[in-house]
Amino acid sequence: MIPVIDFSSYRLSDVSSPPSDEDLAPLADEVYKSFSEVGAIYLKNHGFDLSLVDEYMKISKKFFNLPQDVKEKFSYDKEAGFMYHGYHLQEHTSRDATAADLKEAYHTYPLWKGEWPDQYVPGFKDQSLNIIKPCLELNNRILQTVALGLKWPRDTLTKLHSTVRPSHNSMRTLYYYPVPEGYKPKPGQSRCGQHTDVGSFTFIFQDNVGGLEIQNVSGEWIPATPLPGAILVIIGHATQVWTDDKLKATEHRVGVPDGDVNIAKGRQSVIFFGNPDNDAMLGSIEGTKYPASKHDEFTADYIYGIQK
Ligand SMILES: O=C(O)CCC(=O)C(=O)O
Ligand SMILES: [Fe+2]
Repeated sequence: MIPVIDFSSYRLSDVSSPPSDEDLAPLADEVYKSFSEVGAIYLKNHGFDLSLVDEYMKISKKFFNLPQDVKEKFSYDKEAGFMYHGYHLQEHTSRDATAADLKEAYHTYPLWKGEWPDQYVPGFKDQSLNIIKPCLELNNRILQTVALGLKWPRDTLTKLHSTVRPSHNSMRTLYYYPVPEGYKPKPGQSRCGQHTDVGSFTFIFQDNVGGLEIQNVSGEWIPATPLPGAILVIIGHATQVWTDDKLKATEHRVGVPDGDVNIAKGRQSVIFFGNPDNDAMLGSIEGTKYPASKHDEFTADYIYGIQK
């Protein structure tokens, strides 16, 4: 079971006086314990306006319903300096996959200076930016609670996330198109292959179709069933490195629905990838397991690995 954590003591709101380290200690201990014992958490009472996500899913669907040649006008540009803003089809999210995932996606970077598809889908850019803002703030709060849970100074991780310097802070809207009944997936093919994410924490917002699974700390695959009103938070590679494996990057995947009522249904999800600055130190913070490098060196290699 993925623990459900009541985040009200650090919920998003315009509180004029932020809670002290002591105020946050119970929440910090619970967040850290749940991440270390299970590998993922659901946050409730987070203060995040989820209607923004519903709206973005609607806008995204308009994009995914466009003719293929129009969508491909916005295909991501491999030369764009490691940013992979744009439309993605034919991804191999699992490094070992021999067949492309059954999905399409639009990845967005708030610092992107190029095109957005607003001429076809009005509001796409603003809605994407509207969501990423509170996501960045929520990631900030999670980073603080995790640092406190580790008995580190509260800003240990947030100071690696300026959010204004170049980074892979980004969002992705995904459409898992309906799998035709009777479709025989190619060997190893899925909606989204098994992988871990590269950054600090990932937030997963999903519709009610389901299919996402995470591997818990004991190595069992468990369903990450959509929980209305809650945000699923999983751990990224950078956090694993900083914490010397005390928190492990969460393996996750979305299988092909099989013989299920949802087989003919499309699935939508919106994902926020919280990331440190590209030039932030990626290495053990306390221990010695991971020598210091720069976050972007790892990310660049990883991204090119899955865009075969
Ligand atoms: O669609 C999902 O629920 C997961 C997608 C995912 O893991 C990713 O885009 O990195
Ligand atoms: Fe992922």
